[in-house]
Amino acid sequence: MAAALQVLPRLARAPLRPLPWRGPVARLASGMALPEQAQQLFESAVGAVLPGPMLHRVLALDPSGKQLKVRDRSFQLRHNLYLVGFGKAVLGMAAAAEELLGQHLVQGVISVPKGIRAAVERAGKQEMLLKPHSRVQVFEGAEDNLPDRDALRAALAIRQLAEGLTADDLLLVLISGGGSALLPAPIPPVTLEEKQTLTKLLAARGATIQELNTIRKALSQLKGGGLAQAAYPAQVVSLILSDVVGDPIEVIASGPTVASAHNVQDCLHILNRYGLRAALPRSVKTVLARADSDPHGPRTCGHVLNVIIGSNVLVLAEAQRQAELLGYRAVVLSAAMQGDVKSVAQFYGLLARVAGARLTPPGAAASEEEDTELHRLAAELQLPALQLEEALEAVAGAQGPVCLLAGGEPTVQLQGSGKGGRNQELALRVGAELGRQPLGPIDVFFLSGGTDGQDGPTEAAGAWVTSELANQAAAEGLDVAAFLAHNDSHSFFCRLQGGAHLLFTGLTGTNVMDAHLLFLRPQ
Ligand SMILES: Nc1ncnc2c1ncn2[C@@H]1O[C@H](COP(=O)(O)OP(=O)(O)OP(=O)(O)O)[C@@H](O)[C@H]1O
Ligand SMILES: O=C(O)[C@H](O)CO
Repeated sequence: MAAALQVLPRLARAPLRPLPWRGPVARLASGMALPEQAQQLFESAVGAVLPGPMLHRVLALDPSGKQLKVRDRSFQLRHNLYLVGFGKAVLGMAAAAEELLGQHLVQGVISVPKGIRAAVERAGKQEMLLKPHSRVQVFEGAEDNLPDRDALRAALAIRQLAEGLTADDLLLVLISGGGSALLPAPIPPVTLEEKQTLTKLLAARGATIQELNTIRKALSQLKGGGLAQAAYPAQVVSLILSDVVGDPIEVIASGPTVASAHNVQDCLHILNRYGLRAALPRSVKTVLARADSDPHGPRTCGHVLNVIIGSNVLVLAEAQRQAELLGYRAVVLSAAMQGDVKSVAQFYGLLARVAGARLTPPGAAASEEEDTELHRLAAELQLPALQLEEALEAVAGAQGPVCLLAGGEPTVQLQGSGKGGRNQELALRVGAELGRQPLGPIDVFFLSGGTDGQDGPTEAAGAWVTSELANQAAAEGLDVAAFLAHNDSHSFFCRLQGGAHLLFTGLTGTNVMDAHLLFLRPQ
């Protein structure tokens, strides 16, 4: 596991790998091969959402040093500032907050992923570390993104700090993705183990993050506005780095500072949908039944300011900028890619065919059926604000290589006991789609990576494929369908060309969902 927690310096590992796709068209003006270039593009785009700069964009001290400005709001500082935080990007956020506001900070507690401090230190990212005698206490926990005893201890320390605050105090809450697992405080009699099991089962059955977090909120003391309630009457400012499509503040890290009425009917529907209602532990039934007749009703959060400080949109904008600098016509399709990974892979497979045909000379056009199927699939996936027409028009007008960019988080329904993550599974499925029919005179390259640097419980951030994947796999006797049937994408990529198609970044210290890069080059 230690290797998984390493934050590697940029591209420290990529150049060490053989680059198997060596055709002249895969080389760009910079002389770098496309796999290497795509990985570098991914990493520098992730660099655009590092927590420190994000925080500085919204927080400032006025010149007197007595007022904290958060966007257009001001808060009095008089040695009354407290800080709590939970999430994969929170160490860097806390370090930036401490740098700016240290002299006003009375006390803080943060809950961050196991091993993150050592990883950040190894990578020499000093700016993401707290000061040696920091007033912020750090808890590390939630290995593999599951709530554990260490995270529970952190949650209780955070609750205690919040409950001790008065109306004169200001609580800064730093929130990022992964926060749900790092802030577990189950409502008794639900136990940590029961919550862990339920979360695992829901995730494995393909529950969306909205569904998962609806259940988490109903069973938690601090989620769904519970933390804000604990901090009342102090003023609360939450700075949120979004890892959910559309940036819904009530869903990110299960909205601990967002008013929420726990709708028991919603919970029961979700539990029904995933076949879990019948087997619920008695404790869960008890808590749900109690919530239904809660005399206090929905939690109110009038004392809270919730601010989104960054999201996947920024990663895509930076990737687009960099791709254009490299000579691509780059278009952002959507920052809201979601849906079942199989459909999302089909979408990219068809997109490569349809866009590829528009890029190559007349006569090579994709069939009308493929065009229709692409649009049907896009409609079925219900991707908000998808720029499909714009992208296809841009491709048709492009005279050279094209890069189509998207971000989001597809869901995987686990069927096997294999090792993988949604990015590696998506890349493998896209590779399989690309191999279904000849693509014409075009090179296609697809990369999918998690911006947090860890794809599922693996050491990789993601993987990349070309239209050669099926041939490459066959040459090594690897049966793509068999690996996919067991959700074993990581094992597949470890074996394919000695792991050359895996994307390694180490923990990045940030977390704004995944990025998908599709490169098309006429031959
Ligand atoms: N063998 C596998 N193959 C494919 N996907 C998997 C596999 N095992 C787990 N996953 C998926 O990995 C996801 C969990 O990954 P991870 O822990 O990186 O979560 P995350 O969504 O990035 O976390 P957060 O949003 O809380 O930061 C789940 O969606 C799960 O379905
Ligand atoms: O922590 C969580 O709930 C997920 O990462 C979504 O924010």
